Amino acid sequence: MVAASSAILSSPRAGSSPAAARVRAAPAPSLVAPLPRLRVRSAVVSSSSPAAAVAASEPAGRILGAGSDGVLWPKPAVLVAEKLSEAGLAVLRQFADVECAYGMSPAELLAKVAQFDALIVRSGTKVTREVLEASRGRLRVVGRAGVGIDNVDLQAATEAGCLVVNAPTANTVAAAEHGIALLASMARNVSQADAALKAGKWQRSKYVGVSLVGKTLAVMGFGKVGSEVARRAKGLGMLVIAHDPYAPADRARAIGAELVSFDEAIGRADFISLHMPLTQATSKVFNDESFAKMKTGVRIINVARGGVIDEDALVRALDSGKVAQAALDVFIEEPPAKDSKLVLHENVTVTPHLGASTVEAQEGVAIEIAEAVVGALRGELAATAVNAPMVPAEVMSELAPYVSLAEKLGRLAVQLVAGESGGIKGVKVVYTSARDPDDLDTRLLRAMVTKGIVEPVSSTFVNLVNADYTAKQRGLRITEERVSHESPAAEAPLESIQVRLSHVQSKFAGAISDGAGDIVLEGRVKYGVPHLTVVGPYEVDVSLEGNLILCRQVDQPGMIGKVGNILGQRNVNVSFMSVGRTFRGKQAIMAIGVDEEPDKDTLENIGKIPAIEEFVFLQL
Ligand SMILES: NC(=O)c1ccc[n+]([C@@H]2O[C@H](COP(=O)([O-])OP(=O)(O)OC[C@H]3O[C@@H](n4cnc5c(N)ncnc54)[C@H](O)[C@@H]3O)[C@@H](O)[C@H]2O)c1
Ligand SMILES: O=C(O)[C@H](O)COP(=O)(O)O
Repeated sequence: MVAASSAILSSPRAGSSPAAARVRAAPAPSLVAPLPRLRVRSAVVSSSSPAAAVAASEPAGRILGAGSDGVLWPKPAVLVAEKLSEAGLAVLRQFADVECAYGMSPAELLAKVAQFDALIVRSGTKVTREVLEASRGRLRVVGRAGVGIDNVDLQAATEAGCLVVNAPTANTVAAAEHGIALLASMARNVSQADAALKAGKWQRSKYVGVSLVGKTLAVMGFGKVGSEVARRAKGLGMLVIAHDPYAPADRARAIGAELVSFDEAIGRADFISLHMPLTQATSKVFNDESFAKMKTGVRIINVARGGVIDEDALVRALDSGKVAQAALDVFIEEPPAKDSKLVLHENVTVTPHLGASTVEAQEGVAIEIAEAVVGALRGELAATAVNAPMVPAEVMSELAPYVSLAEKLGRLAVQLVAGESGGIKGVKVVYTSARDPDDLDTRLLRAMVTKGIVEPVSSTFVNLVNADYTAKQRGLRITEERVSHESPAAEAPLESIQVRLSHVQSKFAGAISDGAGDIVLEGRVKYGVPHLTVVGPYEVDVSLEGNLILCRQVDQPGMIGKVGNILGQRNVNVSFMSVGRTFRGKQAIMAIGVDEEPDKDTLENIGKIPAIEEFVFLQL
């Protein structure tokens, strides 16, 4: 890096002092695409506000909301496709236009979805790739009011940049209680005896049950529901063993359950209760082979997902007596066929996917999902994001100005590439920081560099959800490097961010670093505002707001005045100007921040100044 004189010729303007700049710090980064600012007539802002004045000039349309800054945004539209409790709907209605369309057919959903920013479902609606494609990019959040997301095509959502959030905790106890209810009623033939008595049959000897106390229960999947089932089963005097390849042993120990292998669990158990998610690995994991390894007369409870059992194999095992009884809340196909052998089997107790269906759980789930969806639509961090890395809220707010810097550096860098941006293959992002490497999560920054590089040259919108996927799709290899900064006391998470596009031709030769032939831009955050501080081998200092003109010239007196004059004559306001040079009298570059976009003539006139060797206009 060449030391450079860096004169900041900033006319003092409102908000450009350090203190004011702090106040204007970059807004919190959006996890999903920001709501487009819209100008419409009906506005929920004071009629004397500038926003209302703007709104009044537009045709009647969608009701707007207003942020605390008075800026208008279109009120988002949320489609609720399955029954959601009133408490959750009330949370949604405070922020969005809400349409409840329960019981839609797949075709009706396809026809409707493009009118909505968010879709809320339970387990009964399949959010397929087709649904995401039919939304034509408008759907930014899918909220699953419950735990299981096997009815949402996560890959398709990720590719579409659509965030998927769920409500993973509010129905845990309800599901566990339902598991225990099924366990007890199956063991004592409650539903069969009930049906018989209602049919006028008093059959006391036929419905002799089995006791639970002292029996071994295998809990398959020791997560939230599984561990609550284990806790309750211990209270019933059962011996609890569990299988879960990912569960921490201390959690099992604390509850008094022994973690064992799959084969040991199913081989030792008198009762087997299923609590794992439906994944490729768990699909039909209970099949002829695994039933064969179980004790004869074993009893099975499933409140997880129907697909973890091969249902035909279960019917065979029930018919042979290998499995004495099964109690099922979930099925491969829901609702199951009316003539399903499994459902009609006399040793099977069934409920129609009622695990989460208590008043309390449904209220909790509705509020949990409504808050997650509203937060995501606001661009806030979704703690229950399923297809995006979770960045804690405090990290998010600390990184906010660096996120903006990362995006702007990417945006500037891609505009410096000559010809097609398709030529960009390698992008290196170098973070200089005094922080411990474990203390700096750069996924968000990397995502925003990708956004900056991809969005100006494509119609793809990029966010934290789809950034890595988009980069991969475009053959963009993004590598990251951490450089330690010797200032352990520094409070800022980062000293600087450098974006380096390797081996590309630039339309502005001054942006090419000396050695490797890379376009190099570097920036830092000053008083909460992103600044460009390095262009190729030159040090500059220009606040990244508005637009930017870069000029390379022979270092000589009067250049700033000449360019400033041309811009001033055309009413283009210069916000910042900074000069960096290699050696006195040799080459220098001017980085000029401008509020307006200069017209073609103005730019041509700058180019005609004899000492100017090249210039480029860049939009931020
Ligand atoms: N019937 C209902 O209404 C109802 C209600 C709530 C939850 N559920 C279902 O119950 C299941 C569990 O929910 P949860 O909230 O406890 O989820 P969870 O993520 O807290 O727990 C799932 C556990 O399964 C484990 N697991 C993953 N793969 C496994 C494998 N191959 N073998 C054994 N264990 C494995 C995980 O490590 C995890 O600990 C989910 O399928 C959920 O959809 C159903
Ligand atoms: O995964 C879940 O949360 C349960 O299966 C509940 O599903 P539901 O919301 O359709 O009742």
